[in-house]
Formats: sequence, structure tokens, C-alpha cells
Amino acid sequence: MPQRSLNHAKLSLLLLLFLLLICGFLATSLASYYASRDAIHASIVETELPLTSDTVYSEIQKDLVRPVLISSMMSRDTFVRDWVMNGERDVDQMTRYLREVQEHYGTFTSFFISEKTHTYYQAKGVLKTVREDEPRDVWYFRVRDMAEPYEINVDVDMANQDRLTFFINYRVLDYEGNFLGATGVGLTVDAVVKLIDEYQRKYERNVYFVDTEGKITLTGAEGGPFGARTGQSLRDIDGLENLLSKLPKPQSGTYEYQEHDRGHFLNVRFIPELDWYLFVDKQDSSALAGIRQSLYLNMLICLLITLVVLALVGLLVRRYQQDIEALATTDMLTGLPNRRGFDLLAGQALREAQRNQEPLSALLIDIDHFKALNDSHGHLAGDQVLSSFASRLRDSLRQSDILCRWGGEEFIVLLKNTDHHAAYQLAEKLRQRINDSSFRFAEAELKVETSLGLTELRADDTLHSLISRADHALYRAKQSGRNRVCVEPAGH
Ligand SMILES: Nc1nc2c(ncn2[C@@H]2O[C@H](COP(=O)(O)OP(=O)(O)OP(=O)(O)O)[C@@H](O)[C@H]2O)c(=O)[nH]1
Repeated sequence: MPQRSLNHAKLSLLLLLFLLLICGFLATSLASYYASRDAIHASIVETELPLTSDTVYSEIQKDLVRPVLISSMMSRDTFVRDWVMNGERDVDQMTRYLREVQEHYGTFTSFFISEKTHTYYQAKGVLKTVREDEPRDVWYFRVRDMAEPYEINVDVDMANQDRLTFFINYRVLDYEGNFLGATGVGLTVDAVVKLIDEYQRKYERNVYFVDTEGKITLTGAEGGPFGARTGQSLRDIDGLENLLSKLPKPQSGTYEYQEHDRGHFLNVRFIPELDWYLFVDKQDSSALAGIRQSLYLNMLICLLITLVVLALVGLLVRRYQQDIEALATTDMLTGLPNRRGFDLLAGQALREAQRNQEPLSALLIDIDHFKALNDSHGHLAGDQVLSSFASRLRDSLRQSDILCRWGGEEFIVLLKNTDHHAAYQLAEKLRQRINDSSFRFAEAELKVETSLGLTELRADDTLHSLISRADHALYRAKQSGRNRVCVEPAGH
């Protein structure tokens, strides 16, 4: 096969291998990436987010249970009821009572509002008188009319610089069940804010509360989604269009939405005690960054493995190619180049000699009566003689000379930088040396003689014309009695 199509086949093989490996690696990497992505996605949507939401919810409930118990106890306290029924005479007694509750239980505020006088008592004394037409006092009249024993209300506390406070408003009844007023304690939302901050930090997600109208009611210290503040409506937050198209009004459930280019997972849960929704929001980049990174690492490793495999296969193919080429150009018996090998070497030697105008001689050497040697001593003996004969020729020549087995018992030598005079001397020396030596096979000492045909390269010679002249010289040597060197002059 010509060299070009060999190279082409080699390139095609490497390319095919590259495509196969890359496609295989890509397919497995992407399949495992998508499988892990789906698993992470499912675990976030089905487990993680609802779990965080449950945890925050139960923490809030826990924080609210204690004040509910304290308020319940206050509403059943006989001192409170007796004091009201006795005409609310000594304000200090009530103030002291409320102060005791506040200090002992560590609440933020404690209060009692009398139905009879509409007086608002708290730990520091009388705060004010509640009025039905005062929006801030609406809560009291709501509690008065409600059927349930208590409510949890999130409101600003007027007694404490209007700080956002959880109020437990308990109805107080006399021994016959008549409404006497409302009592209870208030807690600031600081504890809940801390809790939100802790969850946000720990789980890398955004936690905030939204009322039924979509207004943000409570966030961590750093604000709600994209730094939004309490009181801001979700509708006014840039980037939430996609969420609002899915969730125009807060509603419990799990949602996915895009904010600019980033994907989000969102869990919404209604908290009946507060009439608020708890939003737990996780950005998918933080969730999926890890597996995306391992996908890139995977692909890099695959690419490296592919390149290493290709390099190894390339090397192997080259080695095999070289071995095959060597086999195709070498004679197995003598280890000399064969005719094909000779053509490759001789062409270049001829071109060099002609270009540099240097002399070059061709010498054809043929063992005389080799058939007879084969016939009388066997083919193995013939082989042995051929192999040893080749070695002796090689030992008698220079490294730069080109020696090949021309076929059968015939050898050819190209003597570089050698004119026919010098070549003749060398040919004679070779012939003589062969004559004087013998070849050992088994117990026998075999002797052979050689005929040699010699010619010198002409400027217009081709390899073919050069060898033809040498062959002609050899023919003459054979014809004129063998065991001699004949020269074919370059002019013929
Ligand atoms: N043992 C052996 N014999 C070979 C090999 N190659 C060719 N021969 C034999 O060499 C012999 C060459 O015979 P011929 O071409 O008649 O030449 P010759 O007997 O040397 O006679 P002249 O060349 O005229 O002196 C043939 O019998 C071939 O079979 C080989 O690799 N090993």
C-alpha cells in the first residue's frame, strides 16, 4: 500500500477511535450528570425545602407555645379577675403583677386591657385608653368579639418604640363566663429573625414571611429576596416576574422559577397562627454547582484518557507500520535488504551521486554453480552458505555501501564514491577472499566461487540502465568461464 494511503488509514483509525471514545465518555458523563441533577433536584424539591420549612415552622411554634401558656395562665389568674371585678382600684397592684410576669418570664411586654374602663395596663403603668375608632386598637375589639380563647397577632408595640412584636391576646372571663378584658404577653420577633439568619446561613437558602396579600412581613437581618425590606410587596421586586406569573397570590406548594438567568426552587407554606406564608427559596446554582464541577472534571479526565489512548495507539500503529515495512524490505535468510529495500536505498544513492557528480559503482555478485551445491549438500546447506556469504560480504564493505540480496544466489552492491578502477580492485579482493575461504555446514567444509559484473554510474543513468550494464558484465563473467570479475564500461 502506498505511504500516503497508509497514513490516511492511520489518521482515519485515530479519528474514529477519538470519536468513539469522546462520544462514549460524553454519553456516560452526561448521563451521570443528568441522573445526579435529577436526584438533587428531586431531593431539594421533595425533601430539603419542605424539611427546612417544617423545621422553621416548628421552631416558630416552639417559640410561641411558651408565651401562649403564660398568657393562658394570666387569663385564669384569680388575682386579675378579682382585681377587675373589685373595680380596678389599685393600679399599682396590676402594674406590679404585670411587671412580675414580664421579669420572671423574660417577655418583651405584658398587658391587661379592661373591658369596663378600656384602660390599657402594662408593666410601667397605664399606657392609654383603647378606642374603637383608633386603628391601632382594632385588635382589642376583635379579641373581645372572637369565639376562640386567644389569638396570636403580629403588630408593632406602641409601648416599645413600635417594634414588631408577636402578641398573644387572651380573653379574660369572670367566674360566670362574662368578658372582663384581654391579657397576654408580647415577644419581639428578634428571636425569629435570628432563627431565619441561622437557617439562611446553614442551608444557603433565603427564608422570609409573606402575608396573604403578597407583602413581605418578616425577613432575616439582611432582608428578603434580593435584599427586599419588610413591607415591600413581591410585585415590586425586580426579577420576580417569573415567580409572580406562577404564584400571583401566595399559596402553599413547591415552585420553580427563573430570576434573570438563575433558577430557583421555592417552598411556600401557610402558617395559620400568623396568617402568613413561610417562603423558603434556594438558588439552583448553589445546589448544582458541585455536580456541574464534577461534570467538567469528568470531561477533562475523559479527554486526557482519550488523548493518552490515542497517543499510545498512534505509537503502536507506527511501531507495527515500521515492523511491517522492515519485513517487506528485508530478506529473511540473510537479513539484508531485498529488492524492494534496495529500490528505496538505491534511488536516493543514485540521485545524490548524480547531483554531487561523485562516482558510484554497481557490482552484481553471483555464486557459481550454486544449484550443484544445493543438489549435492541439500537446501539447508545452500541456505547456510547464502547466509554466511552475505555476512562475509557485509564485513568486507563500508557502512555507507549498499548491499542487497538481488534474488536467489545473486547479490548487488552499490559502492558510493567509488569509480570502476577502485571498484574492480575491491571486486577482485572479494572474489579472492571467497575463493580462499570455506563455509562450514554440519561436518562439511563447503567451498564456492563467484562471478562478478561491474559498471560505473553515468550522468544520464537510471537505476535500471545501471543494473542492466552490471548484469551484462556478470553475464560475460559467467560466459567467459566464471570465477572472475568483468567490467562493463560506462560508455556502453
Ligand atoms: N538453498 C537455497 N537455494 C536457493 C535459494 N534461492 C535460490 N536457490 C537456488 O539457487 C540455484 C540457482 O541456480 P542457477 O540459477 O541455475 O545458477 P547456478 O547453479 O548458480 O549456476 P550459475 O549461476 O550459472 O553458475 C537454484 O537451484 C535455486 O533453487 C535459497 O534461498 N536457498
